[in-house]
Amino acid sequence: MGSCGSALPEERFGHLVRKHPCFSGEGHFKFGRIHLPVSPACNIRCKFCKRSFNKSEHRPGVASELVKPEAVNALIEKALRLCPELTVAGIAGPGDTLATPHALEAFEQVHERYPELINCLSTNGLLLEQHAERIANVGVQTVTVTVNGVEPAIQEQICSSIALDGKLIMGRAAAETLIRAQLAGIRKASALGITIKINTVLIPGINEGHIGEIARQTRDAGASLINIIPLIPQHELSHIEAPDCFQLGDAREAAEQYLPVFRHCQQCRADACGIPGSGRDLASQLYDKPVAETFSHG
Ligand SMILES: C[S@@+](CC[C@H](N)C(=O)[O-])C[C@H]1O[C@@H](n2cnc3c(N)ncnc32)[C@H](O)[C@@H]1O
Ligand code: SF4
Repeated sequence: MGSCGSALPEERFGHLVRKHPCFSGEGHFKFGRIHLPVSPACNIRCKFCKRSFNKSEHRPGVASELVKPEAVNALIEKALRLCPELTVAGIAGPGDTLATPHALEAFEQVHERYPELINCLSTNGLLLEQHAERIANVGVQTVTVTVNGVEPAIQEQICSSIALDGKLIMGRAAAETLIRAQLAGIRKASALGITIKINTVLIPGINEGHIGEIARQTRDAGASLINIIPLIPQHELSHIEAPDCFQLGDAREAAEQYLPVFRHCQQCRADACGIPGSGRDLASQLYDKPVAETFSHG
């Protein structure tokens, strides 16, 4: 694939992405999504990730409670009453969707009862190749893969270890294995007809000069869209400042040489519900207990 991939995703996958608020700028203000917080654990260790169960923080990796796969359809039924514009049932953690079986079990149930919904999952990609066929079979049409580096020397500064086949792999070897798995997973999932978006966390001083290369290699593997998300400084990377607007603009420009860039991400919680572009979240009405109502990242 040698040409510049900057055609808007709407032009290439219009029927699907136009109705997905996290893949389409147009859809972001019109359609809703529910994030089902069913996946508690993770199989890699990103240095910026701090998962938590609470009602007050507005960021990825946070939910008010863990939901069991058998409870998701009741939640969707309630969500559809609150937000009839709902087109997407997504799973984005709080941990990794493929590290435990819960997400695929949940999608199986959703697909049976609500086949008209777009099932969508977010993953670090370590197990994407292995599970790609089952992912497609349970109605997942869109996958977001977080790729923060395609050079081991950069990736090892972001991810300290991975757990694979019962083994803990550290440092450079972990980075090499993760990058290989992510690109192979993207290739396989896209060959099965799944639309792939890349999430890249922009980390000043670590991957800021590397964003174009991430976009190039993931495009060549089959990705259709990229979303550059600013680091929320926390955990082992709490000493790094969040990128400013100029750094974010430069990174988006570098990525745009190879892939269309999604610019509306609100870095939502793992239990978000509603139309993201409306600025109003419905999760507090969904879970009976109060959950933070507005977004903090615009
Ligand atoms: C919590 S993860 C869950 C899904 C999956 N495990 C993954 O990594 O894609 C959802 C998204 O939040 C992002 N994220 C987590 N912590 C972050 C932080 N401190 N700053 C910016 N993005 C963050 C991840 O990189 C990922 O794109
Ligand atoms: S893969 Fe996702 S859930 Fe796992 S540590 Fe990284 S950001 Fe957190």
